[in-house]
Amino acid sequence: MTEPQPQAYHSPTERVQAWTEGSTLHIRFNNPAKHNALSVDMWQAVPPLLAQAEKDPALRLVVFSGAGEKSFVSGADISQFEDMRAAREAVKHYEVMAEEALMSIYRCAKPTLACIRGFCIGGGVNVAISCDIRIASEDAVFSIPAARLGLGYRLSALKNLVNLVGVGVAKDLFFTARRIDAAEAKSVGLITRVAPADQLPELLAEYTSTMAANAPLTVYAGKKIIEEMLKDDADLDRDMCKRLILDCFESEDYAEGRKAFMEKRKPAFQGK
Ligand SMILES: C/C=C/C(=O)SCCNC(=O)CCNC(=O)[C@H](O)C(C)(C)COP(=O)(O)OP(=O)(O)OC[C@H]1O[C@@H](n2cnc3c(N)ncnc32)[C@H](O)[C@@H]1OP(=O)(O)O
Repeated sequence: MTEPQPQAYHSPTERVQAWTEGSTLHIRFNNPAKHNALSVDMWQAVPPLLAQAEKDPALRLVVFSGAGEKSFVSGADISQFEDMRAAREAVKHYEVMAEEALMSIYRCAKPTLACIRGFCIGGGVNVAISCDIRIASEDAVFSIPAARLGLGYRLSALKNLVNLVGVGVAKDLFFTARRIDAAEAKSVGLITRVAPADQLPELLAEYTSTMAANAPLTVYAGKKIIEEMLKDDADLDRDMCKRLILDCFESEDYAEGRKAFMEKRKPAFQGK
């Protein structure tokens, strides 16, 4: 019997590649010169690709990865944040757009897996923790640098993080912004499997073949029930959370954090 050949999926931008291989859809962030930092067009490409995937009955798994060997995703593209401090509407628009992309992953009717090599930072962690499963190479590095940039981190992302690693570890990682390696990420539950870099494709193949074989309706039901279980408490003040995020975007410290990053120096924060 001949193996099915890879089929291209229509992606609205070259910075996100998409193709099927057997019953797996691969979505690859493709801006290796910037460690696959997510530009606006990349965030926007995700929901339509997943909408296409949901209509494809042959698909059993969606795999997210980063182009090249150095990074999965190094976060949102910081250079595109430049003008946002003055423009509350632009921030809101950006937040809505990124949230749409992340929720389209989290709520995707197909199971999703993040296959991580190298740096997985900030928005890269958001993408990974929106997926159902995370596997990584031994050389993967994880960090949530929001506190070093003066940025807010959205409610849904912190919730996913807490659900995976617990409150104590989430606060440690978030407050310190420290980097952790794949071994520590596995020990705290951020990822589930680790392989030497050259064996990551084999580990991934284990998942693609298992998911191709397992009962899709059972997997789907399990996914949706777990999603229901984790839904928000009705009393949660979402407006306050959104306001706090916007306040961070408008702060002097965020302007300083961003500037310091661009100037490749340490930021001097003042809590304002
Ligand atoms: C809501 C979500 C918010 C966020 O996600 S905020 C962003 C959070 N992410 C970060 O703060 C990570 C930023 N990047 C880094 O810390 C480093 O990069 C790496 C550790 C990933 C890699 O370091 P190294 O190997 O030394 O490479 P390099 O020279 O720093 O990067 C090559 C080029 O890529 C650009 N770049 C990397 N990440 C980003 C990014 N997230 N946004 C914009 N540009 C980025 C750099 O600036 C540089 O560019 P040039 O060659 O012109 O100097």
